[in-house]
Amino acid sequence: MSLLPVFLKLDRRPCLIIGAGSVALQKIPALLNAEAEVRVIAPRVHPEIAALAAAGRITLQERGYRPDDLDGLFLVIAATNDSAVNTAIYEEALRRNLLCNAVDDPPNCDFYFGSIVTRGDLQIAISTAGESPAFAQKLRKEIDAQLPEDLGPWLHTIGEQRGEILEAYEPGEDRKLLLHQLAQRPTCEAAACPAQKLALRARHAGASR
Ligand SMILES: C[C@@]1(CC(=O)O)c2cc3[nH]c(cc4nc(cc5[nH]c(cc(n2)[C@H]1CCC(=O)O)[C@@](C)(CC(=O)O)[C@@H]5CCC(=O)O)C(CC(=O)O)=C4CCC(=O)O)c(CCC(=O)O)c3CC(=O)O
Ligand SMILES: NC(=O)C1=CN([C@@H]2O[C@H](COP(=O)(O)OP(=O)(O)OC[C@H]3O[C@@H](n4cnc5c(N)ncnc54)[C@H](O)[C@@H]3O)[C@@H](O)[C@H]2O)C=CC1
Repeated sequence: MSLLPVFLKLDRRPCLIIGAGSVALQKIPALLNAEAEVRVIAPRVHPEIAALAAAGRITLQERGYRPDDLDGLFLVIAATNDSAVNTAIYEEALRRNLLCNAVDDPPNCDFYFGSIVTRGDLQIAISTAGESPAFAQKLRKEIDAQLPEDLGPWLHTIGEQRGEILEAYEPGEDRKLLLHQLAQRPTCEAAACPAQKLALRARHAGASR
């Protein structure tokens, strides 16, 4: 089965994580970054999740899962250590046409998490559709080493310039050409690229021997 790759806007969308251990904790930053309204339900709570609740970043209910917890949600993540509970959550989500990810449990997932390289608003998401998460992780590290560290701020600047061009020029070939020119930049420049930095350091180390 081929998966649909999308980038979701989650602001004002209630997203529930059931389970509050280390696996649940790993999922929270990505949801908060996408401005989701994050809810967590579990009887036993990781201290860092309790701290996020105390700081008002998420809402937390310290009890076991109930089917009506899925009322009114946009998506749900099943991250308990009880596979029967994760399966029950997926079945209930399916009944409600609600998107569900049961962590590390492909039959109980409508969507998988990707391996992500980030530079500001640039996100490169890698999926192997469950064939090899280890390969997704390896590829992430390789791409991360190749991309300039300052790509995020640079992208933000050209985003602003693109806005100005869109306002100043009528749609058409001239405008398109300008936008393509704006986007030109070597992807791995010496000073800013982690891989280039490592290579330079290795060369210096060799020279001083
Ligand atoms: C289907 C999927 C469902 C989902 O959870 O969304 C799923 C399923 C499973 N993962 C397992 C194992 C591992 N998962 C990782 C790591 C990641 N796994 C992630 C996603 C996904 N994992 C979805 C598919 C993504 C895809 O394939 O593209 C990443 C990308 C994102 C994230 O988790 O946020 C994150 C990388 C983050 C990064 O970039 O570093 C590592 C690496 C490590 O831990 O060192 C290992 C050990 C090595 C290995 O197994 O390859 C197991 C067996 C568990 C067991 O042994 O019982 C299953 C279950 C099964 O395969 O049946
Ligand atoms: N910790 C890890 O690195 C990895 C864990 N896993 C698997 O992911 C699952 C979760 O892992 P952890 O977060 O480490 O486990 P954990 O034991 O730290 O947390 C489990 C959480 O599930 C909650 N829970 C249990 N029954 C519940 C119910 N009926 N309703 C609501 N919440 C309930 C517990 O209260 C607890 O908050 C486990 O099945 C584990 O085998 C898989 C890969 C890696």
